[in-house]
Amino acid sequence: MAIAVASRQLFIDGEWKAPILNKRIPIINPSNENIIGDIPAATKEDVDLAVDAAKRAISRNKGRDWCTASGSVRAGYLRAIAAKVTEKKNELGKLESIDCGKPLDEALGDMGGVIGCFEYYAGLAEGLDTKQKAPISLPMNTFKSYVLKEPIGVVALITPWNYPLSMAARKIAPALAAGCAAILKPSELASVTCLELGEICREVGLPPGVLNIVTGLGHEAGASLASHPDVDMISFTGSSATGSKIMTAAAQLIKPVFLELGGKSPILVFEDVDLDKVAEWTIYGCFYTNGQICSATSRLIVHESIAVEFVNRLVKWAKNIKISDPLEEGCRLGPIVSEAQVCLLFAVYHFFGFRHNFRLKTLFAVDT
Ligand SMILES: NC(=O)C1=CN([C@@H]2O[C@H](COP(=O)(O)OP(=O)(O)OC[C@H]3O[C@@H](n4cnc5c(N)ncnc54)[C@H](O)[C@@H]3O)[C@@H](O)[C@H]2O)C=CC1
Ligand SMILES: NCCCC(=O)O
Repeated sequence: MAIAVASRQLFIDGEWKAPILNKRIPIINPSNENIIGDIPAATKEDVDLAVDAAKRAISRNKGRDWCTASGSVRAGYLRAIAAKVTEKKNELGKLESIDCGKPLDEALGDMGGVIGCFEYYAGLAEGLDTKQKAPISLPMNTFKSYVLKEPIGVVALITPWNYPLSMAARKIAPALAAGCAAILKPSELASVTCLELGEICREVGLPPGVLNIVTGLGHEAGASLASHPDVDMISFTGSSATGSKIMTAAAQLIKPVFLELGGKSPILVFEDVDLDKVAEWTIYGCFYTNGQICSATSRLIVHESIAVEFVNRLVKWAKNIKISDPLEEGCRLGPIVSEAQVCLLFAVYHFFGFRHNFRLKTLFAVDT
């Protein structure tokens, strides 16, 4: 049965708002390249509205409605969001699968993580109340000192396509728990479940402007958000090149920035290991999330005495991986997220293959 993708607008100030320039971006299912809907493409004008809404959310009722409300009030919203995600888990998992190509059971696993994340930070928000104004003893009686935990303010959260709702949750939940207001800019390659989170926030009655979701292109929506003077902090996960641009934008106003970028993670294989066990773990590290994860096993350093046999076992394991539509039962490897990313992978392979005389041991099906 076809999965319905709702047509959404930008989520700003607690409401769905069409992008001012009315631009939209097609949603492409990477497993068959069908267009399955579209998402709004925010520009600077929409980002300005979203930041303004976040600022108002923080100052409304002198902050008492959100940033200086007790942690347990904010926790109540986080727990309500977790409950709604639980209710919609299967639907969200399927949407994630057709949007970014992740095997369905991995996508459902991610939804479990999203629920756990909102619950976890709800607990921390509740814990904040008792820790507030903890006294610090000083050697002099003339001064008093205590710890006051304050939200930083308006935060920009820019996320990638490999863990769409999960990465968003890992940024949104702590920000909201602390009393910040946030603007989320998900990847244009996988925004569907993040927009559904907007609907969830509306359903649970999250105060307007506390979370705003502006979908759109990186160089338009993302760059406007990163350079916005009223954004107090930026949290970004994605490529090192974009991370560098974001850090540069943040540096202009000396604002804090959190970056989670690319990785090149090795597995070291010693000569005395159980080869099949290590082959299995290597394959898992390499192909989980369709191989598109910063912590993927992207380098293998093997003791020379077992190298040939180990590579043979890896090839055997790799050939057993079920490659299919991510919604098919037992799928272990779905499609690469986009055509541009496929081209990038082939370019990298050819470059290194040529330079280091690599040979391809097995090739997965690529529809050309
Ligand atoms: N560490 C991680 O979890 C991830 C790392 N990556 C790495 O990044 C590579 C490229 O993936 P992309 O999707 O192209 O990553 P990207 O860095 O271009 O995109 C990530 C996010 O940044 C936004 N963005 C792009 N340009 C921007 C700008 N100038 N200012 C503000 N925001 C901007 C995008 O719209 C998206 O929301 C991958 O091959 C991989 O190596 C990608 C995804 C996740
Ligand atoms: N930066 C993506 C990390 C994903 C994960 O380890 O769950």
